[in-house]
Amino acid sequence: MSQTSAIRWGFLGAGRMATALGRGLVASGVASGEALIAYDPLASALGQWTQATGGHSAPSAAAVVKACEVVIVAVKPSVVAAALGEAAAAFQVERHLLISIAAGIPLAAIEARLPSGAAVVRAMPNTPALLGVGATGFAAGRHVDATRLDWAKRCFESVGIVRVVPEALLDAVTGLSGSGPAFVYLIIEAMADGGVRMGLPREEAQALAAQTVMGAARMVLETGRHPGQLKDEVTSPGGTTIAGLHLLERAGVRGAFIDAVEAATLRSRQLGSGSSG
Ligand SMILES: NC(=O)C1=CN([C@@H]2O[C@H](COP(=O)(O)OP(=O)(O)OC[C@H]3O[C@@H](n4cnc5c(N)ncnc54)[C@H](O)[C@@H]3O)[C@@H](O)[C@H]2O)C=CC1
Ligand SMILES: O=C(O)[C@@H]1CCC=N1
Repeated sequence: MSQTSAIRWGFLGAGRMATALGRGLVASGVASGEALIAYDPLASALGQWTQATGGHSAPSAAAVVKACEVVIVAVKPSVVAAALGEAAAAFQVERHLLISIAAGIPLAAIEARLPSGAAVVRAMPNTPALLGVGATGFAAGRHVDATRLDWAKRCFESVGIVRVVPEALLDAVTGLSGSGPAFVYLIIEAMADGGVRMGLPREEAQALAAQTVMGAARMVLETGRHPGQLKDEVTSPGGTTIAGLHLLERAGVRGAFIDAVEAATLRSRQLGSGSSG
């Protein structure tokens, strides 16, 4: 029996990310549906979550905290303070680990709303976690011991790859892999549009575009070779690829992606400083 098999996992908020993580925990065998519990004031969200994960629903945030060891805060950043306010009184420093996945909210701000000495992890997963191919960066607070660090690792390893980073880099993780799926969907949609423009049926164009992005990503991950080297191997002298690359470089696409990750990172920092504007 693994060390985490007796752990119960609670969710404050039962939306998209709570569903992705709950399903990952069950699919990977880290937890059974029996060991999951969630609270969400939106009955429809809670109903969908229990159906997707096999977990239980709770009548309040405090009931979730009382029923589990790991409390995952999966509400929008603007709701974190309220959710913690409802949960804090039931939180026991010796027993619990709290994991927040809210974009931008610093460890110190979460710790300040819990009893002194609370073990807190701040994490940034992404939506491909729903398929077990997520990418998560997380930072551990001052009071996280080795056992609870292991709980956090197992949670996110159940839905993809994990990197432990200093908290100062979590906004950059948010800008890159947290928001990144949306950037890549835009590429897939645009490449498919290009195929349609050149006469391919929409369905074929989208399938070819999406498989191309997945294949290229796997080439980077599985060969360990530099993307520039892999790019060069596609690019014949005087051929088709260099004609397209030339246009992309002239359009500033490389700079646009750097700017996009920077803008998303800065927005994450802004969320953490309490500014919504
Ligand atoms: N969607 C994404 O790609 C990612 C989102 N995140 C973070 O995850 C968090 C959740 O995002 P999503 O799952 O996309 O949002 P969502 O909107 O799908 O789910 C949030 C849920 O919280 C519920 N809620 C509102 N007030 C509550 C309260 N007081 N107590 C308990 N539940 C409450 C809502 O009814 C809703 O069902 C956000 O903080 C976001 O920054 C992190 C990584 C990726
Ligand atoms: O757009 C957002 O704020 C959230 C955080 C990372 C992905 N989605």
